[in-house]
Amino acid sequence: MTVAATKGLPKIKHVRAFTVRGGGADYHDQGEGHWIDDHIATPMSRYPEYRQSRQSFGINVLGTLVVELEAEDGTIGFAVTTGGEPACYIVEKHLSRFLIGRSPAEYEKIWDQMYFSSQYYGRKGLVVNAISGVDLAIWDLLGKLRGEPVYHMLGGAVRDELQFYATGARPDLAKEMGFIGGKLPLHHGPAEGLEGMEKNLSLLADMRSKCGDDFWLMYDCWMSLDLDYATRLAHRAWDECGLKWIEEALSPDDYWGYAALKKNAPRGLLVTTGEHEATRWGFRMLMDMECCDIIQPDVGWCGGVTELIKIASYADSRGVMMIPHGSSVYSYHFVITRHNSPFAEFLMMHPGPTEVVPMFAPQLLGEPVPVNGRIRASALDQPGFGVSLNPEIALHRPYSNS
Ligand SMILES: C[C@H](O)[C@H](O)[C@@H](O)[C@@H](O)C(=O)O
Ligand SMILES: [Mg+2]
Repeated sequence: MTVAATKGLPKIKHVRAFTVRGGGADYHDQGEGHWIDDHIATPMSRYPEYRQSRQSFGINVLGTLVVELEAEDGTIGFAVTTGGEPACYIVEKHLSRFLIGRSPAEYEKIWDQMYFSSQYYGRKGLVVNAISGVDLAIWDLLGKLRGEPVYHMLGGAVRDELQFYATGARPDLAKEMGFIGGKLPLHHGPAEGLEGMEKNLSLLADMRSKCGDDFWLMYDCWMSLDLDYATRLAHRAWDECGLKWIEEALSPDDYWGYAALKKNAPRGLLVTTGEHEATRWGFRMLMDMECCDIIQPDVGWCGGVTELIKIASYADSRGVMMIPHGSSVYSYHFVITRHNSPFAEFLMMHPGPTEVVPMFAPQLLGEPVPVNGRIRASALDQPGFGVSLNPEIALHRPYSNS
């Protein structure tokens, strides 16, 4: 085929950014009585008024960002991530100038321009969430224009299926559903003293008795601990309950604390973190400072697919496992192509959680869910990320770039 026959892809003609409430990519935005908002330890737990509910301090204040890119031929690529109205402003008023009139095949140059043009006020958090949402929409559009699933464009599957551990309040049910492990949210932090520590350990012991000795059990500490508490919890949870890993125990900025925790953790217990870290530079810091055994970037928060390729390659070169934070199809298409990503996270979004429901429900139609804790690679064989926006959800477009 001559170059002429493969003339460039249709250019991006329209950029639209919407916000949506109620679950989906901002998966903490749930109704009353959901396990994900039930006295979970956070850095705000030191304030009793913010201890019972993470929504009380605003964990769901942003909502979902939907990025839609329409090409000249009418093809639409889209993606969802956490960002809401402020992220819509960044996409429409700043990032759109690097997209309109450009080919989606230029994702490297577009990413570079989005990141370095916003570096003076971005670098991590909301701005890189917005960049990630745009980047994921570019990859979705590219796949739809080329008629290829994203995982094909990333090098193809290195295994026939994905296997998952489940995050939620019921690892005992997760075991029955075929998951390879269960990650519990930690409920009590340092402010609740030894009484809280004993409650954390008795819950873990109860789950160990229900799940047996071989089922993976993990604790997700959501940045809530100090180094002393994390080290004591790590040793007791390993000695008494065979904890597999302690996740995000400290502030994402405390690289020094993580390095000390990993150094002092019991041999055999894994230290993990990364879901609130961003870019190749942030993850290089985690790995160069020996902060953790597994990095857990969220592809909707760390910079998107284009940046995760760089992060995952650096981790692979150092023999570090890269297990992305739960981000639905956006991580499935990536994980299936990486040797250093042997399993993935499935966030149980049912309120119990007593059943498997799509992670980003109700926003994505066609979102695959694990059956017996697994998803076949063939379930991803649709162009782009293989999902479409649920037409029933109310999209709000607060700004415009035209
Ligand atoms: C369960 C945890 O508290 C968070 O809500 C969760 O989203 C995240 O930390 C995870 O690793 O899934
Ligand atoms: Mg986590």
